Amino acid sequence: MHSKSSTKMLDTLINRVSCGRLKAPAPGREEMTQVFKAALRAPDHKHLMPWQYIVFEGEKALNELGEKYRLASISEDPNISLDKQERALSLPHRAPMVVVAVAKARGNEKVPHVEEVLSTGAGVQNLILGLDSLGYGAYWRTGPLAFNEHLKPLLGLEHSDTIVGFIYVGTPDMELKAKPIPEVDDFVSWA
Ligand SMILES: Cc1cc2nc3c(=O)[nH]c(=O)nc-3n(C[C@H](O)[C@H](O)[C@H](O)COP(=O)(O)O)c2cc1C
Repeated sequence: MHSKSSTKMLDTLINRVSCGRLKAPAPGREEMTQVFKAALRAPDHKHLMPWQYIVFEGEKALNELGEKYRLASISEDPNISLDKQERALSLPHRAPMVVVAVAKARGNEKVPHVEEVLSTGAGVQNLILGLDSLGYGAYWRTGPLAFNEHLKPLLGLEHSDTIVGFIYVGTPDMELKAKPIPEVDDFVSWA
């Protein structure tokens, strides 16, 4: 049994594509509140709510994030070139908004951290799909900075936390084309 709205939702799920070119405007506070509500409904073992989302929006905040990237990169490699420092500063400016998605380590003895990471990943997907449904684009990135231990304290995080992604958010600045869907039978078997 299915309704029209559930079919529409399935279309959103199937046709979502990442958007690598993003421009202003970013979603407003009200819209972000709505999509964060979707993110906070991720499946969550033992109700640990292991999620933290840190939003950087606008020039000043994106500059601050770039400076954190630069400092973390220097700590990782004190001989880093000026070019690479410049690149670190510029990275966040690929979109008008960057959301750092973090899986907190709650230390529950029955829930391994990988499950907190999975839950946050599910939250990120809800966030991205929510943005898509409102007409915004997003791009989920990690790269070396997600695994740079020096960045975590600069973001107020613990070393036991995991940066699940830097989610670039904005208005699509390119035509978004649905991508080919893999053959279901190549990935699914029925016992
Ligand atoms: C955990 C995770 C990390 C990712 N990190 C990067 C990244 O650093 N750079 C990148 O180009 N794509 C990265 N991707 C892939 C893109 O977000 C995107 O899924 C991919 O380009 C395919 O595009 P599509 O989502 O439209 O199929 C990452 C995806 C995931 C799930």
